[in-house]
Amino acid sequence: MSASAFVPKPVQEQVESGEAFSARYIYQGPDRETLGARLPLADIPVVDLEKLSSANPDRDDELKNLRSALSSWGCVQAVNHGMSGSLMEEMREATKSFFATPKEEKHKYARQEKMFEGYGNDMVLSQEQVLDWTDRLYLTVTPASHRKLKFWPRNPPSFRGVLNEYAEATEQIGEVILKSMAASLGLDENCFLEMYGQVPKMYARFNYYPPCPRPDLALGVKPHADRSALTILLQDKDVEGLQVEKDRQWFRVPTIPDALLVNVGDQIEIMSNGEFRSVVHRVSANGARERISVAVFCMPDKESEIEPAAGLVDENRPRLYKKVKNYYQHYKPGKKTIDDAKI
Ligand SMILES: O=C(O)CCC(=O)C(=O)O
Ligand SMILES: [Fe+2]
Repeated sequence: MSASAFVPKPVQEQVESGEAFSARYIYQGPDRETLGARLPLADIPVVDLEKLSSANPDRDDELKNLRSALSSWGCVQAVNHGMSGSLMEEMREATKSFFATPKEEKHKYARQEKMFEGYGNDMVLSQEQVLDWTDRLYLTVTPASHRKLKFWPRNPPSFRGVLNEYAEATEQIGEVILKSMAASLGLDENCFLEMYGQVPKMYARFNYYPPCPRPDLALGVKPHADRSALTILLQDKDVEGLQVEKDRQWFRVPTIPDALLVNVGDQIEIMSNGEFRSVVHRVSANGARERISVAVFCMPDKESEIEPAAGLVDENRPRLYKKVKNYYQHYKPGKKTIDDAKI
């Protein structure tokens, strides 16, 4: 049987047509006991990106703050990042409006089987796979020449223009963070950017989580670490859902309306020789309210070789990761991809 036979309707359509909750969404992982639990709030440090600019007198202190946040949590709440609050709000609104269009409209952008780009569910690879309570739109946003516009919504009419602006602002933020990460580790600030290569890419994933009848049994997204170098996440302004793991405990990530959450992905873990670890995270399902988020995955050129920076390897700090290439394709369901890259 082909995988398409296993692909269910988008969860939004299941909710709209009043379908019974399917056992295919019942999460079986070892952390399932914590699904309905009230979790502590993560005190993820806020990093002021303006203070990270080279001319700023507070730069050294803010670099220390960045390093300590990334070493402990694997993510930071970035503020003063240069993206206007109104653009952030427009991107949230355009995302909500797209998912609010009729299903016939959304299906115009449907993902083709085994392709990741377009509108649809989680990649369904087997009948046994436990499904995420989410629908998604996945798009390549940079370089502009790699965009597949047939998947870019025409409705709402503002969507394409807002995303274009959002992508430009996010690209600049990614560059500031990459330089600052390298500088915070005592490396040349261009060290990670140079490894990125000639044609770095950004993918945007628009996540939609409708209310779920069994938030005690299902997850919006199962625990995972992103295979990106960095992920820049725009959270829903009102509805929490993202949770991060630290020291084998789960925490709720607070929503700060003007902040962008920057996550360490596997490829920075490799480049930083494990100084920064990719953050394991999941999304809870919500019994009452819908939630959206926009994740932008920042990715090195697929031809670039990614490896621990030479400045972070010596006799006291052995090299912990192999050289990898086109790492994003290394997806293995149910496994932490980074384990394959460890020496
Ligand atoms: O919805 C969120 O807050 C996070 C989504 C996520 O982890 C992802 O798209 O990789
Ligand atoms: Fe993620």
